[in-house]
Amino acid sequence: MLRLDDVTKEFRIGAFGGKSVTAVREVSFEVAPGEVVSLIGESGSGKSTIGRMILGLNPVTRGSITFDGRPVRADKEYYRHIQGIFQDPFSSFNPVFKADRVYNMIKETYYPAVSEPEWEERVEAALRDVRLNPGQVLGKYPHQLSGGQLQRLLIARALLLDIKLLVADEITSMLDASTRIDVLNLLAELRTRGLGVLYITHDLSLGTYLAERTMVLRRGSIVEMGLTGSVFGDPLHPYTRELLSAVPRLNQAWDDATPVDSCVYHERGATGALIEAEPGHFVACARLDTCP
Ligand SMILES: Nc1ncnc2c1ncn2[C@@H]1O[C@H](COP(=O)(O)OP(=O)(O)OP(=O)(O)O)[C@@H](O)[C@H]1O
Repeated sequence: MLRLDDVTKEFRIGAFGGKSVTAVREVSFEVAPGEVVSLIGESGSGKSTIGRMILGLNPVTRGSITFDGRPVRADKEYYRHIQGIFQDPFSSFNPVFKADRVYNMIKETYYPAVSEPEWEERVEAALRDVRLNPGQVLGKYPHQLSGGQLQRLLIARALLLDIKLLVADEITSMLDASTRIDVLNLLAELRTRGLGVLYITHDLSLGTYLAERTMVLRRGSIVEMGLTGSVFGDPLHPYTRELLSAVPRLNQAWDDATPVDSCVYHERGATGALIEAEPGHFVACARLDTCP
């Protein structure tokens, strides 16, 4: 199980690193085995930073991230269980290596004792699991494959490891509509095998399609979190409502559009912390910026 406790990330910026920007603020959540949780928020809200910290690509400034009770560590054993897939599948492949090379590297690193014939069988089985025909993809360079095929190759790569959690960061945003649904259905299928998925997206409709639970991120803080049906069916935070009303006004950014004048949770004394407004449905004060 993945667990984040009060995770904050500050980046040093400016010519001499003298200033800092807080990309993620006191974020806490869990992803259980076999659960798909979506993390939704506009551009710059901190989604990818959360994904990168889980993957050990950015250190946490404060708070803790653990997987099965052990802290994140950027080592071989950690990546055997936790893998990330990102928006641009081309960037995950070395353009001068054929697709097979990706799988050979896994064998060299994790399964040196497995015989070549057995490894070939495993690779072919993983490719069939993601509905790829091995003969059509192995032996090809990345530029000879489509974005959807490359994303599937990456999912198959994860399957060859003993993967327990997948951080999927905008993985379908470069795919056409029908390939997108295929990849989402594939993730839904993998979930039934016990794979946990953190599904990061700015696209609300994709978040609802897969996830049992949804978290809404605004300026680095989770403002609402709960069962997807509750968050989308009965949004409590004005920012979530604004996202769901979803007719972007061309001259208005989301933040400007969010009405934060009144908040029942503010009146009840909630500050930055999420409060459980109804069972399993958490919401932050909508006047977070002015809360004491
Ligand atoms: N390495 C970095 N150095 C300084 N600031 C950073 C760095 N990485 C991210 N940030 C800042 O942290 C904030 C959150 O960025 P992040 O990429 O996590 O947002 P996001 O929600 O994933 O956005 P998008 O959907 O556009 O990818 C932004 O203000 C960004 O500029």
